[in-house]
Amino acid sequence: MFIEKFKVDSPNVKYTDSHIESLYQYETTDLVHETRDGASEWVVRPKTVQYNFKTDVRVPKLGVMLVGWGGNNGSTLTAGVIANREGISWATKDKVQQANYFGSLTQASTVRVGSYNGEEIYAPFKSLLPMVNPDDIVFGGWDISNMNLADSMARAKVLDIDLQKQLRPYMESMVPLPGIYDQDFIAANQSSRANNVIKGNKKEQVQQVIKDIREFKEKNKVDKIVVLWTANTERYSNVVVGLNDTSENLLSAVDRNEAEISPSTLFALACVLEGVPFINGSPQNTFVPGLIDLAINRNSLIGGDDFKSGQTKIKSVLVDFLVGAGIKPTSIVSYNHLGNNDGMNLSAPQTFRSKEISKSNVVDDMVSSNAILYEPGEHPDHVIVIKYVPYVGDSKRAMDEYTAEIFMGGKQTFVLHNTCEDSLLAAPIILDLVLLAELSSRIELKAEGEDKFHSFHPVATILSYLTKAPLVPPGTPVVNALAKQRAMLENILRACIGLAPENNMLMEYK
Ligand SMILES: NC(=O)c1ccc[n+]([C@@H]2O[C@H](COP(=O)([O-])OP(=O)(O)OC[C@H]3O[C@@H](n4cnc5c(N)ncnc54)[C@H](O)[C@@H]3O)[C@@H](O)[C@H]2O)c1
Ligand SMILES: O=P([O-])([O-])O[C@@H]1[C@@H](O)[C@H](O)[C@@H](O)[C@H](O)[C@@H]1O
Repeated sequence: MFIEKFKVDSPNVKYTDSHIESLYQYETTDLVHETRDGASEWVVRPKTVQYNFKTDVRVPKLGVMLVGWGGNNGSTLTAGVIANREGISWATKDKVQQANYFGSLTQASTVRVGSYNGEEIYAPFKSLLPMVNPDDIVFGGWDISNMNLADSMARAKVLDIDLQKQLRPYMESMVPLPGIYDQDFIAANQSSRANNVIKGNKKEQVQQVIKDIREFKEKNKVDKIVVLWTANTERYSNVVVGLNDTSENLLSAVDRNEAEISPSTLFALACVLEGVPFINGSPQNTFVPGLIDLAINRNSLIGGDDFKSGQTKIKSVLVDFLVGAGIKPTSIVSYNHLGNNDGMNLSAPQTFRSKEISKSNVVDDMVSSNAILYEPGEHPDHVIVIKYVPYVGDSKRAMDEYTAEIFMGGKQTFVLHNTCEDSLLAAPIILDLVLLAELSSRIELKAEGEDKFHSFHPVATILSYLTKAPLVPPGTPVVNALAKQRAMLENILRACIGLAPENNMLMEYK
């Protein structure tokens, strides 16, 4: 059964006009290694830590500024939100299609809230806490191409033509602001697009981005802005002592106009200096140590890296299932055929290398969780191949072969072939990233022993479910397994309204 919304009735939860406050018992463990009677053993001690959560329920008017607004993802997302907001439907060869938010965790998934007369009761994920309605987002952003969003949508060839015709009047007047172009960081094949660029040295470019953010906020009368990079994948930046290893060094390297500071790092820097959340949807190391340092010092939210949209998402389910079932994946070979501009940019070795890194590390946590299957240091062969095939356009092909060892030396091989528009997978993920980043900035918490409420750590691990290579604060475990990432997110939101984590025990029926 489905319920649209609900309220929690508990002595540990208080609803006021401005906040939801909850008192929450976090059940965890302490591990110690002890020696008893000459023998050493691990001892696990359950412990409970009390937390207070305080969520501001006043939902702001949100502005979202996309870097790479005119790209396939940017134009598809903008078009999709307008189509939802305007209630647009269009004719396809199969049926009359209504706009929807399928593929968005916040908008199209549900959470279990309990049982009623023996039936499981589900509510929308978005009903856990007040969130921005995506229909109300004001979009804007930058692109190194000056094409308006209606033409960008046509160039992307993602949406049905009848829908494009209806959307065109809404999108023709949307023109991206000039972007920061540095041909050294993306493929040379992108140069013909770059007709809309911010001039000046790096310091001036950062200042221009800050000015753009302020003007957008003022002009559109939005309360808050989130900036998200959905521009081309860049090559990795070299991390060099004295250049970008600390916040001071990064800032003075920008002052000196040092070449090795990438456009994405400059955008992120502008956002951190302005206290605006910045999310990186591409795989490169935008968040060099100096930038992370600055974001932590200024408590400004950063999150990333690289949208977890298709092949990698399935991998983070399948390998988790196999290793969790006691089956040993030994070889994973993943191919992509891409015909969009992303694919063309990734045909250069340096940009491909960034993607290869983010796609390769995704099984590490699952492999290292099972020393029955894997010796220390042992790892499955994991090969990533991406080929540019113009004919397939945005309709990417993802082909995977998984080989695993099963009982008594047997082998099991799975082969997957997935055909799907890349941008229709990415657009709802972008939406979730900005909605959850905004929501998390309204949550404060305090553990027992702390006297003041504070925000979550500025490196937003709460967004991990949506990214291939989750950015985590130094010294924090990286979790890639999709079910764990979803549970983390859902359970933290449940904690904010005083609900226990979903444990699936169903003791009522045992
Ligand atoms: N679609 C997916 O499923 C998916 C998944 C994970 C990551 N990504 C990443 O998302 C990014 C965007 O994908 P896409 O398909 O929209 O690509 P795209 O090439 O269609 O769009 C990128 C846009 O960024 C613009 N651009 C490039 N450099 C810029 C800069 N410095 N400043 C401003 N604009 C700039 C380009 O002109 C282009 O319009 C890529 O890096 C891709 O790897 C996509
Ligand atoms: O999420 P996922 O399907 O593994 O990853 C995708 C890759 O397969 C594809 O090569 C790339 O162009 C997309 O931008 C995205 O990164």
